[in-house]
Amino acid sequence: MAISDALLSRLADPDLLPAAGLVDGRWIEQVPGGATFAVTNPANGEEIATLPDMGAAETAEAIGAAYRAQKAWAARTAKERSAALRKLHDLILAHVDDLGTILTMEMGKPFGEAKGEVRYGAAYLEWFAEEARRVQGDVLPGQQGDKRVLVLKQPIGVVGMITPWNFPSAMLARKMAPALGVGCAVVAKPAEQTPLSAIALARLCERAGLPAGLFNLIVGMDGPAIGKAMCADTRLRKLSFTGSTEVGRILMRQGADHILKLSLELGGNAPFIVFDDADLDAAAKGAILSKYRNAGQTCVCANRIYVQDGIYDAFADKFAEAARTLRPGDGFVDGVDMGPLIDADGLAKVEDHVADALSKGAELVAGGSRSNAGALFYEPTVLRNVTADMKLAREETFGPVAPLFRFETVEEVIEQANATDYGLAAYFYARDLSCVWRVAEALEYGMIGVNTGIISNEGAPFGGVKQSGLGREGSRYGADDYLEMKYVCLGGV
Ligand SMILES: NC(=O)c1ccc[n+]([C@@H]2O[C@H](COP(=O)([O-])OP(=O)(O)OC[C@H]3O[C@@H](n4cnc5c(N)ncnc54)[C@H](O)[C@@H]3O)[C@@H](O)[C@H]2O)c1
Ligand SMILES: O=C[C@H](O)CS(=O)(=O)O
Repeated sequence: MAISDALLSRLADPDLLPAAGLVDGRWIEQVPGGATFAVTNPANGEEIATLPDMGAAETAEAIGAAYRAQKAWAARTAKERSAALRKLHDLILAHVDDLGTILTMEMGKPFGEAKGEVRYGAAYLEWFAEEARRVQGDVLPGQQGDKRVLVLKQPIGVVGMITPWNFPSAMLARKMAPALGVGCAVVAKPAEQTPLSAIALARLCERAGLPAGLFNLIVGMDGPAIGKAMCADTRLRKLSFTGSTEVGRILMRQGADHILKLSLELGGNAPFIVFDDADLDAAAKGAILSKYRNAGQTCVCANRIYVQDGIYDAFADKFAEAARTLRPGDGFVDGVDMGPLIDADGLAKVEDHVADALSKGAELVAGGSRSNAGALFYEPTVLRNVTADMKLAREETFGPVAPLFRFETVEEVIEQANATDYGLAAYFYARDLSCVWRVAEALEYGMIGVNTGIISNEGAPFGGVKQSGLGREGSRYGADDYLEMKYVCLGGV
């Protein structure tokens, strides 16, 4: 197994990146039969790593290791667990350049954005290093004179984690922080396209002194087989998944036999609404940030932009002018604003959505074709005069395409914005206080950005409603997903 010289030569600390998974404190560089899989740089198609193709057998072994390690970890004081998370946080920040380099090489996002993702993930370690020390139970009055009611909060046990390729560092950090903080053990499986960021985090867990078996990492191509092994193993008490709604549905079905507890962070289809009284410059800037961050490959990015009639043309001109200035290219090149799409399937979906919209009457205002920056690059694209019958109104485009819908009344746009099975994030720009309250209350989403296009932070409860998921990550609410509540009835008092 190997990491390419092209990648290792860019690292100040090559030891950060073994070509291996981690089970019970042992780095697994080879699996029986020798199966391997390749990791490629989406910016240029170059192979940057060859890794062992771990599967169901290694997953079962990792669950066993986690099961053995978890009880002792839960018996540590919250202060001790907090100190370990703080150490991991500090190590991540000390290696932010190498972790950002690894992320850009395996996922393609611009280096500055990659370092921002690493810091964002570290912020969850810091938050739950503090939160871990504030997990408390309760003592309630008994309903009979000789009874006392005690409520205990205890860690749920072994937690499986399956994460996506679009934020390969932060999505894992956002899960492992509360889980480890409250006393759980972890078996993590990153996306096959982007396993290297997770390997580096596993290495830093080792350096932070986490006990062997507490954090285990399964790298492999066969997500379905690994997921089935997790769902079938009753030693695993919780599965935390971030990815598509389609896979989240599969995992729910697979976990049903054991009533497996789930946290699901799934797909989105965010409406971004601009009302007549909005600050036009701020709205255009917020929409650009929300739409084109990570080349539009973000679960909370604006997928549908609704602009009220009175300012539609002015907004469309301002937004398109800003979109045209964005530069697709290799994430290590200064001045590049957008990386590539992750793979050919992602590019094909973007092209399909644009072609479908144009065939149904949409007007191209900017972009609309592949970029000459490379095989998987697509220009920042703006479409106007789009309608609800187009695919990009119903499906998550997951690419740098901004469809501008026109609307007249508040009631009309709320109905259109809610006309989706998704319910993750929504945004709107308005200044009238009554409008802000009524629209925020009427939108059926787990997260609402008002006069801002960026809402994600460690102190807020991140998550969706409808088919965008279950549970929350971050904030003081995020610890609950990894805790069980136990009621103790004390009699004979
Ligand atoms: N809500 C959020 O916080 C959030 C964050 C990032 C991405 N997403 C969503 O994820 C999707 C894009 O990411 P993706 O393409 O990696 O999603 P995906 O669902 O294809 O894959 C996500 C993970 O699941 C694994 N997987 C695939 N099939 C599986 C199966 N049958 N059983 C178990 N695991 C399986 C993959 O290997 C990967 O690790 C988009 O829909 C996006 O909106 C949501
Ligand atoms: O893709 C969805 C992630 O949750 C991105 S972020 O949390 O908004 O940065």
